[in-house]
Amino acid sequence: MLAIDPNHVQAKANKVYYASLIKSQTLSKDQREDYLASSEKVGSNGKKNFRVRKQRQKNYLELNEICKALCRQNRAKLSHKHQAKLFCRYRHNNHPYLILRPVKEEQLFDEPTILLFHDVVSDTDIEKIKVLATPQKSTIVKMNLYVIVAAFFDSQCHHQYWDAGRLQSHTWLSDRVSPAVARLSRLIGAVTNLTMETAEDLQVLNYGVGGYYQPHADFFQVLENGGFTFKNGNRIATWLTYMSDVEFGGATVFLAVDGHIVPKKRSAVFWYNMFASGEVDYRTAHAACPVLIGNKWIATKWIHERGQEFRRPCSLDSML
Ligand SMILES: O=C(O)CCC(=O)C(=O)O
Ligand SMILES: [Fe+2]
Repeated sequence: MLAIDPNHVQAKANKVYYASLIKSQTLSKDQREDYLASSEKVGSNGKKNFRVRKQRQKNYLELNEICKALCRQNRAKLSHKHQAKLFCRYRHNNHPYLILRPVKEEQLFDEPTILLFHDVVSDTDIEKIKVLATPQKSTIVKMNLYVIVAAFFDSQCHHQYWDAGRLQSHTWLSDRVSPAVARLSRLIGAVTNLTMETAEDLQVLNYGVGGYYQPHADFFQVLENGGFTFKNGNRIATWLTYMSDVEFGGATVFLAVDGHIVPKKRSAVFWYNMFASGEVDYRTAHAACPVLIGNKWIATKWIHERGQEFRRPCSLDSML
């Protein structure tokens, strides 16, 4: 790409990233530890005093190994002691939309908190959303993802994927296309207490047999020397709705917490990608395991920072 367009912002960022990957892979084990420690990322606001403790970005080979092992197991491994700290509850947030029909919330993990909400969307709406997503020209992707992501968004920002591969088809749906899509957005707003005004359109993904999504984090990273100009700030949180069960395979795995979430139709996973300090949270690294039998449908809403100032106040505690 740089040969064609030497000033391409995304391609320049990719080059820096790949050079660092190559460098870290040609070092001896000790050298690599030192190198990775010294290249620890600065906070998303670019200030060194926001450096987060103990956040070492694992390299792509390490992540891939963890991912494969997690995909082979069929459930999350949590000690009884750890499990005892996690609770289920009904959530209504005193929101008129939820008071008469609170949502069932199950805490799957802490540090980072990952929540599973049950029965958040009706079968009728799921079918409507699938129909809307099907006839559109969808893209089958198995290539450098951030080039594609950059085309969708703002090419100034650096969406750093540790490995940039995925295989599925996807479509974007705005609230205006159907009440079913708008209903889901409204529910997400009510349950998370976050504004949907600055969120992205709903992304509908369909994985066939063999469809997967390699380890990545959903947030965008700041270019060391470039501006971060994503209009509505970074992806503060992710809401992932399962629109199908999967006969075998297709789990969502969280690499830092040994998380293995089996897709369950009508339920949704939610987590924050960023700390309240504005620092990105590498512990949210996740992947979609290959679908082995069946078909997997998800609908994702990426929620952005702008507009959340009074809903999720920021904090100087970098780990909050
Ligand atoms: O399909 C999944 O379980 C995960 C999808 C995902 O990580 C994404 O769309 O960013
Ligand atoms: Fe993701």
